[in-house]
Amino acid sequence: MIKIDNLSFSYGKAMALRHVSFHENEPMIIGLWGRSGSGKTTLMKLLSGMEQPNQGTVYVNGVSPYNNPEAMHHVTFMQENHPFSDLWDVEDALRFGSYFNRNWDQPFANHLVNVFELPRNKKIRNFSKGMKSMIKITLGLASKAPVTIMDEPANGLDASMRKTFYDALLDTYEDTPRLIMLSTHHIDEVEPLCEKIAVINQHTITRYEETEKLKRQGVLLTGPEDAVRAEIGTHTILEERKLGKQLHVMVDDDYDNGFATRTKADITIEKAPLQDYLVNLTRKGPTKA
Ligand SMILES: Nc1ncnc2c1ncn2[C@@H]1O[C@H](COP(=O)(O)OP(=O)(O)OP(=O)(O)O)[C@@H](O)[C@H]1O
Repeated sequence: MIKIDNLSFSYGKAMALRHVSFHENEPMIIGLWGRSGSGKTTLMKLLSGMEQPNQGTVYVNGVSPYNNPEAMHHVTFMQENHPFSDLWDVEDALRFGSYFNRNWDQPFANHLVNVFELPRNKKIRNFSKGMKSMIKITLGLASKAPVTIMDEPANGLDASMRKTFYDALLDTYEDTPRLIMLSTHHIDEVEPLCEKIAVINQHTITRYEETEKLKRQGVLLTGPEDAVRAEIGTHTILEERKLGKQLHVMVDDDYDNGFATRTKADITIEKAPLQDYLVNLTRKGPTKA
């Protein structure tokens, strides 16, 4: 469904992606996590044919998307700042959605407009940030495209609408399995929805793993400095902080790799939150304080 090999891309002299390779053949929901400027949006643009690779190849559902009108039947991309016409209301957006997507599901689009309580005849340019996200989610999910890509789809949604989005996403995926990629800065929000997570760091994909496996990574050890140092041995330290006589350290290992059962009287050993693990993993060198 997605096949990227040795992809590099620059905006003029500004390098945005380098030597990215990524393959996924199964329908699934994938989270794309990376820090600001790491290249998430650029990758999504290349997948949807909005940009041409400088090097390497991109195939989506067997089709090379750049400059290829056929690609719009295979991939839908809802951008963060989606360029809706100033003249459009919800009805216009849905009508264009139905023109451009072979698998367009009008009853589902109507359902989403209702559950998001979107005003059908108000101009989209006058929507709030959250409402703009809701219409993008509606178009993205109702497209039922074999590959559906959404850049920061939950931006601006309140807690209730986020839940509505996640429920709709899981329902439609169960009904019509396809490849849905969601980019995010906040992995904890989308992690429960995603079977796999791709991590993009410094312009290339550095990890692509099952969510359950990635969630086990990162171990926190807190206790007297000597005892903690003896315990961490040769592990890679991702974060290190002194709290008085206590040392707090995050190491790069699987929590189930013996840590879960290790008991030490003077040391606390815990699983690190996934977001903290990824932030530390993508820093340049361990943090010390
Ligand atoms: N139109 C552009 N012209 C020049 N450089 C650009 C352009 N768009 C992006 N870049 C650069 O390409 C790199 C990757 O940007 P990109 O928008 O893909 O990152 P991102 O991971 O989506 O960031 P964010 O999470 O902040 O949206 C950054 O260094 C950015 O400055």
